[in-house]
Amino acid sequence: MSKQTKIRRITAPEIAARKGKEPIVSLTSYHAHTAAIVEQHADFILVGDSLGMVMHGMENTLGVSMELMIVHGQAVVRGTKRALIVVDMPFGSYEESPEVAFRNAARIMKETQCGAVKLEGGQSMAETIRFLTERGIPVMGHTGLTPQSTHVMGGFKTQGRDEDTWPDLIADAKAVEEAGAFASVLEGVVEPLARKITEEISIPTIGIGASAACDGQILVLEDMLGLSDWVPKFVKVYGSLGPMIEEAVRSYADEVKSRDFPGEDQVYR
Ligand SMILES: Nc1nc(=O)c2c([nH]1)NC[C@@H]1CN(c3ccc(C(=O)N[C@@H](CCC(=O)O)C(=O)O)cc3)CN21
Ligand SMILES: CC(C)C(=O)C(=O)O
Ligand SMILES: [Mg+2]
Repeated sequence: MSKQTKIRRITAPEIAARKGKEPIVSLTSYHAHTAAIVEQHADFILVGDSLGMVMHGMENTLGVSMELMIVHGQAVVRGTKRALIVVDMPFGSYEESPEVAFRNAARIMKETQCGAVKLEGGQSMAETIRFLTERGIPVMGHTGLTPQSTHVMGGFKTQGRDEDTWPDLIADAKAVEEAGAFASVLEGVVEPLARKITEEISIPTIGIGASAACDGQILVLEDMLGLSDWVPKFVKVYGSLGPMIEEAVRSYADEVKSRDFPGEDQVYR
């Protein structure tokens, strides 16, 4: 009888222990097939609420529902074996109280079998982060530019340009750490502030638009693949899937019209 070794997933504490060691590699993914590719090279995969904008054409992330996060979270967990899967808590599912946050985070974990959740906010969410982590839910924080607060911030604005705002942004990151988060996304902050925060907190900072000073990096997969029409300045485009898809679709359309497709190989005789 052959003994099958079960591939074990990377855990939240293993991500936390990477601080000061090799940089943590992460990308978003919303589907089973892309997640399977991404996990070959990434430590964790985020099922981000950016899926509302990237996959569903929304203008911001506020319209994303629990159901949408769960459906995509399930797809990504099914498609992967090794990476830690982190699912974003959508706007409105956690801010009201620690109890509401626990109910929704537990539902996400039960229904998707993901390994952790992520929520936006620093000092204001510290009590909630503690409430969840003390009850068995690993939490990833997210401070700096927090897209769910776009209407309060007045848009997706880089944070920390004015040094007077640093103490509050540093306090946010520290509050997340002290509340028991295992890592924290640091989005859209100027490099010297990202460096300072990374030095001052004991959990890994996962940067997006926050310089190479962070302990790890994350990008939206579609952005780095060249599938997005527009990308923020912090994105490096590593692929050109958009033009590749267009080229393939054009060839197909041409061959349908010329009746070259289906050809001999695609016909049942
Ligand atoms: N496709 C996609 N990629 C992302 O990185 C992303 C999403 N969607 N949705 C959720 C949030 C929103 N994000 C954004 C969106 C826009 C800017 C932006 O317009 N940045 C300006 C800088 C403005 C300033 O400096 O104040 C830029 O020009 O890059 C930044 C982050 C990051 N996240
Ligand atoms: C950009 C990352 C950090 C995110 O929160 C998302 O994809 O929703
Ligand atoms: Mg998000």
